[in-house]
Amino acid sequence: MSELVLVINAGSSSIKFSLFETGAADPVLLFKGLADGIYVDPKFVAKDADDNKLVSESMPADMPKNHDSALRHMLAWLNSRIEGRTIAAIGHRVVHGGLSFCQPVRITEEVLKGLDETIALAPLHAPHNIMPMRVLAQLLPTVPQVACFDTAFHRTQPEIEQQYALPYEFTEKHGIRRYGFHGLSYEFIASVLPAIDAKAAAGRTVVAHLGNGSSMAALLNGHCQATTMGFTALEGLPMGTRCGTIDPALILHFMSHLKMDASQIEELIYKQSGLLGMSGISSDMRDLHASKDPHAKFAVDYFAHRVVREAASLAAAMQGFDALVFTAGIGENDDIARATVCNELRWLGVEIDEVANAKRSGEARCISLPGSRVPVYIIPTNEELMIARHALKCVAA
Ligand SMILES: Nc1ncnc2c1ncn2[C@@H]1O[C@H](COP(=O)(O)OP(=O)(O)O)[C@@H](O)[C@H]1O
Ligand SMILES: CC(=O)OP(=O)(O)O
Ligand SMILES: [Mg+2]
Repeated sequence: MSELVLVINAGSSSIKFSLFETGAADPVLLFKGLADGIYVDPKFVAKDADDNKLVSESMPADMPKNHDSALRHMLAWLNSRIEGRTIAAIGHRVVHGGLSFCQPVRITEEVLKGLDETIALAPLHAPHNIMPMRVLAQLLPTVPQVACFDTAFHRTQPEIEQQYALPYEFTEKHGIRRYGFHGLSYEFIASVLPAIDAKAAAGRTVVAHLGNGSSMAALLNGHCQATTMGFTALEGLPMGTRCGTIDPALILHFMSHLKMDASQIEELIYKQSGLLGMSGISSDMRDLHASKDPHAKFAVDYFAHRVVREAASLAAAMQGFDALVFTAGIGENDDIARATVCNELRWLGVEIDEVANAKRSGEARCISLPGSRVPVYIIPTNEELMIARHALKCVAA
């Protein structure tokens, strides 16, 4: 009987799970699902591999609205589907590996302690990433767990991209570096790109991972050459609720003139800014497109404009680009944002096909005109499959 790999991707606003079957060359998906709206209106959805909905329900109203409850609800459902098969490994997406974790690692008590130390580096993500490991260690104590890091893929960046212009001892002694994030997503895109566009895969590709958290990366022959996120997952693009890059002296101004303390500033820049803060309406692109409020349109245009600025900057880091890839929630689904970005990148040789762009499909596809100097692709990311591959490899080793 085949074995199973469970993947947990606990993000800032949702917990996604995927259950894979082992045996074939690559793990094969059986079920996937998510708990989202965790703090607002928690819902649980589970689907089979063909995207047929098996469950779609609001979680019980008397359940606390938090990640812990969402996870237990998910496990109870999975338990009813496992049918006596063994889970060979559980793989977790972990946002920040700091300096200590540069590749996937088997989770032990010692590793958990090391991970606790990364909470300061990723306060919005790390606690949600670590919590399921402890819950699962209690519920399924014999199943090996593996942590896979969003930062690991970016370690190949040249040193000139990894440092800040601070005194060297900050880099050397205190680990103050541009770590970069969404590495599992970029690693997955790099793994499928050769079959989609071999020239771009062997050349220079700008990948825009635009979701609730958004970043972009420059891939040179499949390796990260530069990326927009830095020491934390706050740098770079504005996001659902994060401000992205701001003048660092603003933080001093908030402290000395607006008398804000560290926790108020953290709340402001991680949770009240970005699309939500600028629009005053929502962190979700779908709500902004549905709104007639001019602040909603401004927030969408601002987001797209920053994507354009970063695309040109990443292209400069590689002396040009041979392809542009959109991925993640906004990148895969938001034709309006994609069209705005592509139209602002015309001068760099990007010519979007409006019809192909507007078509809804879950498949990887080209959305540029045949004559576009820079081909543009939508490639659905699959961080979960990347984690399942790593988890199996790590357990086998
Ligand atoms: N159909 C859609 N149209 C436009 N935007 C969408 C659509 N579906 C999802 N999104 C956007 O994608 C975001 C979620 O992206 P995702 O990559 O799933 O986020 P997370 O960072 O939580 O993994 C939503 O907040 C929303 O802005
Ligand atoms: C790193 C990051 O921003 O993650 P997410 O997209 O899950 O918010
Ligand atoms: Mg994400």
